[in-house]
Amino acid sequence: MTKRIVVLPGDGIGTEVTTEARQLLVEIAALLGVQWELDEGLIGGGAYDQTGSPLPEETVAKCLEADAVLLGAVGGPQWDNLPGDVRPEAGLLGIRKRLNVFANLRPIRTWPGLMLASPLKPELLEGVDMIIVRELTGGLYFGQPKARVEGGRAVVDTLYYTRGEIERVVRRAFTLAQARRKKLTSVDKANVLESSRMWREVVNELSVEYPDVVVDHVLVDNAAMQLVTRPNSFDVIVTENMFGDILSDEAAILTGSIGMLPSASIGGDGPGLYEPVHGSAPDIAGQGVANPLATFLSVAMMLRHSLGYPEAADAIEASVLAVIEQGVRTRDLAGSGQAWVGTKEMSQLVRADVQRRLA
Ligand SMILES: NC(=O)c1ccc[n+]([C@@H]2O[C@H](COP(=O)([O-])OP(=O)(O)OC[C@H]3O[C@@H](n4cnc5c(N)ncnc54)[C@H](O)[C@@H]3O)[C@@H](O)[C@H]2O)c1
Ligand SMILES: CC(C)[C@H](C(=O)O)[C@@H](O)C(=O)O
Ligand SMILES: [Mg+2]
Repeated sequence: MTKRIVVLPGDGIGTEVTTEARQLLVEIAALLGVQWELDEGLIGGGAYDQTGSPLPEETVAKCLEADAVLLGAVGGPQWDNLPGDVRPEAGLLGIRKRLNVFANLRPIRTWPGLMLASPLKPELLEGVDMIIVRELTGGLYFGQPKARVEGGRAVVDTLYYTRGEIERVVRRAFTLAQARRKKLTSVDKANVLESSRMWREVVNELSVEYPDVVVDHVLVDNAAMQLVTRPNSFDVIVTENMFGDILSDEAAILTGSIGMLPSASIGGDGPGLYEPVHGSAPDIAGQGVANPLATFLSVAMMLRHSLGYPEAADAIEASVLAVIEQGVRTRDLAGSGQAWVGTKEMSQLVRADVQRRLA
């Protein structure tokens, strides 16, 4: 059956990396001999400029009918002074909510060829292979009220969770851990936040149903430290929306660059949403130097989780590994004095390798 994929390029380097990923998808479809319908939609600052909304209803409708959605990134300084509800980021939060993708999987591994691209000592990076399960449609990002109050002299953001919202994402994390090294680290701030105390309670209650999984609870400040002092001790991490956002950018350093970190947002009845963890990178946008690999690896996750082509997903991951091992680097991965290639050349080399593997 024809699969429908909607690409939402967004802003800044989002458009550059999704152009390459779209090409990768077109080539893979040809190699697999399948027909995929590829469509595009507006989101973010560009969507606001064209339609007055960072998430036009037309985009939502297209996504709801798709089998999978690939998103680049949104945002940029030109939209930073807009009211919160029409900022580009509101478009991103909106599509996550509308697709009900409450579990954001952010796998973090080290690549043998890239140990020196990380500022951490190579011996610390040996064997790092973890996945952060970030709650994505609740918590501090979505709780109401969220407003200036008392005539602008005070402000409130709300961290709100229902027990059910915590339970469903924690269950995903337990299931993932069962299929991996059976270790689940729940990260919270239970020494201060009531929401975290409930989070911890739910994790402990559910742990009885997953007796083969070893659970520990780590406070988020300590977790931030342990991510760089003993990163290979983690298997699956599950945490609240904002904690997960912050910890995953920190964990990007383990891989060498945020340009290497993919993600899959799943859990809804509709399509999964696949996006690199990085943003629109206004500092390098338009220069052709963005690393497209986080988006390629997100395409691999899409092929595995939403489209049912695990062998094509394996091929992409193997090709990324191979090209890196050949010494090819984008600028973010290159050491000082080391040669690097632009977005298009990296894309072309990986795509050529994928072609060889799937031919
Ligand atoms: N998923 C998303 O759409 C998303 C995620 C994060 C930030 N943002 C938005 O992006 C804008 C910029 O945010 P920021 O600067 O804090 O974060 P960012 O991730 O865009 O950039 C942080 C740093 O990493 C570099 N970088 C990021 N991706 C890269 C890539 N693929 N290749 C090479 N280098 C890369 C950038 O050049 C920059 O120096 C903001 O408007 C923010 O809201 C969007
Ligand atoms: C742009 C922003 C709203 C977004 C988030 O915080 O979820 C980003 O940082 C991410 O990690 O996907
Ligand atoms: Mg982030």
